[in-house]
Amino acid sequence: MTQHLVDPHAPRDLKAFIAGLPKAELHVHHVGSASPRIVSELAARHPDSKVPTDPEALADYFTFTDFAHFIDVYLSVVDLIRTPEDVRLLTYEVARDMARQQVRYAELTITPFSSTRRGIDERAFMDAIEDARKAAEADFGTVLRWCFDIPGEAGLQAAEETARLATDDRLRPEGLVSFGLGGPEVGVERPQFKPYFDRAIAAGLHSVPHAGETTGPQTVWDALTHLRAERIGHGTSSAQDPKLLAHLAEHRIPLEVCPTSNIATRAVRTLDEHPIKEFVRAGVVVTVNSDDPPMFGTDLDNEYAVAARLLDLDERGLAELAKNAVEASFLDAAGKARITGEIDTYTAQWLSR
Ligand SMILES: O=C(O)c1cccc(C(=O)CC[C@H]2O[C@@H](n3cnc4c(=O)[nH]cnc43)[C@H](O)[C@@H]2O)c1
Ligand SMILES: [Zn+2]
Repeated sequence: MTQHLVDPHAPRDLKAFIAGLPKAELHVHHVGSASPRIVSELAARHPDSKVPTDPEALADYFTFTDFAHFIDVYLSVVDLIRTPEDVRLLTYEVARDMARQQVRYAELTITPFSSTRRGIDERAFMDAIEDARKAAEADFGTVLRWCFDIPGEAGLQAAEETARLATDDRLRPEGLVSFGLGGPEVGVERPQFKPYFDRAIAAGLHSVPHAGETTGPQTVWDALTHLRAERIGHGTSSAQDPKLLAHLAEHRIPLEVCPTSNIATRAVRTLDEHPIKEFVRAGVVVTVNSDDPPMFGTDLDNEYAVAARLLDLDERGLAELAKNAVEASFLDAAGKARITGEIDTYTAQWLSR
């Protein structure tokens, strides 16, 4: 069965507005951003892979029965990235795809453990992402920053390795701004990762774990209490706990909401049941993100269109949503002011047409 997740309801004019709107993306995975074009190029380099290259077959391959199935497929794409040149190609080409959607700034979640354990030299890995980051900024104008995440299910050895790669001054890449925790949540308790987050925070990194994507609100509380989360990846189940919503709103802890992802992994049944509206109603800062866009048959523009429908937003509302992401980002003040200014100018020009 082929996935058709692109929102067919968005009015054409609003779609055009979104397409030109300068945007920031705060929750998007490195390997999960490999488009069919990039997957084909990598698969041609490594023809023994089981990942299909034909776009139709790839759409079927990217149809998931549940979250565990999604992770299995995700790891098969990870297996396509075997050399520093693969890492560079993926990173640079992902930035090209972002620039096409007017993404001015993105915090890309990278799992260095998955690459180093597959034999990529750690120094060469860091050089590859940094080289791609600089080239992408020069060639496309898209500013990239990194979040290094622990693949939680891989255990504390993965946590130790990720913390080491993120905090060792000889290795730590210039673009690294934050530290995360990804993968399945069931049976992967957040508190056990406290020492690794403590080290990352002491080294100046921001804390942005996934929480409440596939488990209940207690996981979000744990991420706040033990991992000192400054933003929450997904946080979907927060809607089940009014005290948690009030806490997130009062402390201005933004949620990185990824609506289509939640449907694709079956964390939420339908878009109309997505709790994004409850978050906004409770005063929580909401940002909209694409997570693993080609795998979920979406892109950031489509996530904005979905949000516009679910939250009943017009152009001004969409501009506010885009500014939420800029404000919640770890960009410096001058960078934030630049993109916010661009959003305001673009919106004013659009509305005075
Ligand atoms: O790389 C390994 O060898 C390995 C061994 C055991 C477990 C894992 C993982 O669980 C990797 C998970 C992988 O998934 C990424 N990801 C992408 N999208 C999401 C999401 O929506 N929620 C949680 N994780 C996600 C994550 O960044 C990890 O890289 C790996
Ligand atoms: Zn994610």
